[in-house]
Amino acid sequence: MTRRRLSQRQIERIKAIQERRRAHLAARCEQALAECEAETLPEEGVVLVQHGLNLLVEDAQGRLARCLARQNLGEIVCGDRVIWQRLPDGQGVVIALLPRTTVFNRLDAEGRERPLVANLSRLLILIAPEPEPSVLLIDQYLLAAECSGIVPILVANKMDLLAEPSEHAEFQGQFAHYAAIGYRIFWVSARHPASLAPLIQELIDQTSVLVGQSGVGKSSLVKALLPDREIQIGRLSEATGLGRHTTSAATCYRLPQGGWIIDSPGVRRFRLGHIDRQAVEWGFREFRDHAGLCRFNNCRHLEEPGCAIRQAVAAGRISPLRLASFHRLLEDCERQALPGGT
Ligand SMILES: Nc1nc2c(ncn2[C@@H]2O[C@H](COP(=O)(O)OP(=O)(O)OP(=O)(O)O)[C@@H](O)[C@H]2O)c(=O)[nH]1
Ligand SMILES: [Zn+2]
Repeated sequence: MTRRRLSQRQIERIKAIQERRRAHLAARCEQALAECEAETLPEEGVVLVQHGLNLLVEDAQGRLARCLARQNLGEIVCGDRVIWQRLPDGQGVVIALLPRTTVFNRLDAEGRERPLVANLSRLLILIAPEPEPSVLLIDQYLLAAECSGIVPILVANKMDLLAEPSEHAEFQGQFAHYAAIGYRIFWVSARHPASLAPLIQELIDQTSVLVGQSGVGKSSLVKALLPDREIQIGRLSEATGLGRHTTSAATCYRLPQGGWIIDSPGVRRFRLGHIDRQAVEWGFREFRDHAGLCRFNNCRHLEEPGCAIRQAVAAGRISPLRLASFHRLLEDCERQALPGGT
């Protein structure tokens, strides 16, 4: 994705406008709270939609309320658990942000990390026989999940395209090294709902997002997993007053079997942000047992003598494809760390 870079002056101007708007809304929140404090009790809720400073919060009974957030709570995003207080007009004010179990960040126009979605527990990495899977992209998503404490799951969609058992076996064989290091893989077809049953079981009570290359079937799978998505969108758009804009913001949808799917174009385009070298090494889970055994403690696992990772590759315990991805991702992260890197 190419990102249009804003000039420093444009960024300053946008920030000043945002700051004025935030201060104005915060003042309104405080005034509204002062007027209602005695009448309502604070309650817990989940942020289903975040659109700028407007939040749509669902309470424990499934009722929706448009909320603004008190100042100094930091950025509140889709998936956040919050404490909020209902105002007499039915709208609400978020007064506290509950601790996040996980957070996915995005890079803003200035290259700084900002939260994108919170409290995810599953990252569904979609692949398909078509378009041809990118092992590097899969490894990048796995790394992002490992570094964020989110359980990654590979979902191979469009399996109906492989008519012959031999084609199935060949395709599945390409991903055997992921299963060997403990990653779960589901073989599904968004066109055949019965094939989704084991995946649906896995998603119960979890908060999941779907990511993957263009054309792997993310939209199709979201629709198949959420048969009432249109109804949910209608309900949320009505509550936010934002019409269909709701779907461009990160949105939390309820799975019929329990649990949530968070989806939006921004979430689907999610890519790994800034991470350091140690995180890259730690994020390749099968390297963990070996990396400390290299002769040099700053070993890059390239040409160095006494490299335990390369020995493990030679012995068939680590996939050479994974080592190749490791080197590419390490290069990327070192380039980002340079002044002027993006
Ligand atoms: N045969 C088959 N085709 C599928 C399946 N799932 C999706 N497709 C088709 O694959 C194409 C891409 O599907 P989308 O759901 O739009 O894929 P996407 O990942 O959302 O694509 P982007 O919006 O570009 O990111 C469409 O023509 C779908 O009909 C499947 O399980 N089997
Ligand atoms: Zn080494």
